[in-house]
Amino acid sequence: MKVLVINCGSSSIKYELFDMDGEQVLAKGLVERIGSDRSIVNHRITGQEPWVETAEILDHRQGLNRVLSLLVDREQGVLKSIDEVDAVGHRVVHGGETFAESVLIDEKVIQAIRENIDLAPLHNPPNLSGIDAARHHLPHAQHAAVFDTAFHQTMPDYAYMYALPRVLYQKHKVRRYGFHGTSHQYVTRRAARMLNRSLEEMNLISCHIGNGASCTAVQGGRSVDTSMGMTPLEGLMMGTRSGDIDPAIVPFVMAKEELTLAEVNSMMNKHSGLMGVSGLSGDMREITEAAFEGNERGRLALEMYTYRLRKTIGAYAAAMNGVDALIFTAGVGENSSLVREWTCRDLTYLGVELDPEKNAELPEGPQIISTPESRVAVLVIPTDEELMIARETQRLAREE
Ligand SMILES: Nc1ncnc2c1ncn2[C@@H]1O[C@H](COP(=O)(O)OP(=O)(O)O)[C@@H](O)[C@H]1O
Ligand SMILES: CC(=O)OP(=O)(O)O
Ligand SMILES: [Mg+2]
Repeated sequence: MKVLVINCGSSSIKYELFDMDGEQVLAKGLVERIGSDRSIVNHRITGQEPWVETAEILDHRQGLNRVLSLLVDREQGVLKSIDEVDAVGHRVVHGGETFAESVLIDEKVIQAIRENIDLAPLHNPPNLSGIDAARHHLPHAQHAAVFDTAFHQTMPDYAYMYALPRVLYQKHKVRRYGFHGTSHQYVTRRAARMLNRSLEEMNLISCHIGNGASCTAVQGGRSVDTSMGMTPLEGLMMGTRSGDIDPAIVPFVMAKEELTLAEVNSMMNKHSGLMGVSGLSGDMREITEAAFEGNERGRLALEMYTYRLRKTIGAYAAAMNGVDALIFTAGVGENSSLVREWTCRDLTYLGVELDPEKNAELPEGPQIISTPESRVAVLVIPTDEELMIARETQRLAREE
């Protein structure tokens, strides 16, 4: 079975084509700056050099059209006909309370995703455009939606409710949902296999730290708490997002700086986090470099980032009455030995003991970076949200 995975962001499309016999990636790529006359298409057939073009791509439908024509291109393609794609898996960020699992897409599902737009105004509309375009171009294929929020639907009410008037939950579904669920589920399953233990008997803490960052407590294979909330703004400090702040700051700053709602939202989502504190960049590589060159604000950003992550890990160890393993994943988690080291620095009370050499010299693929004596295993596991989406899509398509 051939499965195409599509992740439509506000101005981008990420895609990956799998042959599920052997779970091989045939090709993958990224279309960036959709909506401009200088969109960039970066396409790569497995085992070959990437192929890049600049083109005018005005919307997701046009972008997907380009992707599909590349997949069947005589030189850049890997398929003879687009009809070889049996199923398409779509990443959908917000499934609200409607979806605790992935589903095959029909009109009702589309309507439900639309109803959740209010909860994720930045994410769900591009996701819907992607679904619409893909169904138009691939009418014969089955389409599945895989939700970032689904894995967290197992959280108990005392973890997902806010201490706000209950009417806000009843009327507007104001509650915590959590995100990156596909990734947290993937790495925690993988961790259990690496440690040769059953998920059922383990308390795991998974740190997905990339551009967006979230930490999840997974007990017996189920998400019991997670740091993102109603939107992906809550919780940890991120590349450009503030994470937790005193909510009273919002009206205060709006009044003092005469900001509109849109402006204060943009401030917290796009100009805060590493970017806001350092004034330099939202990219951890640049922050680390600056900190090492003696830049004080770079050091502060790094110190805050790891301190807040460490506090969240402590909170989740408390929530589960202990932790067996700690997992680092996503762009920062997989690549920054410094962030892992600083985060684990004062977790010795929990029994975390990092092996400095293993942490620093990481070979490819999943690794254990704690010492054999460490009471808590520490793992680095490259996440693979696309593979998870492809597996879910295959499972649903087969059941049909
Ligand atoms: N070698 C590295 N060292 C430190 N941070 C890195 C490194 N490589 C990537 N990153 C960080 O990973 C981030 C991207 O993470 P990723 O999980 O790919 O994000 P997303 O999927 O949300 O776009 C970058 O912003 C950068 O900060
Ligand atoms: C939900 C979310 O924050 O996603 P990302 O990390 O891809 O921005
Ligand atoms: Mg990501």
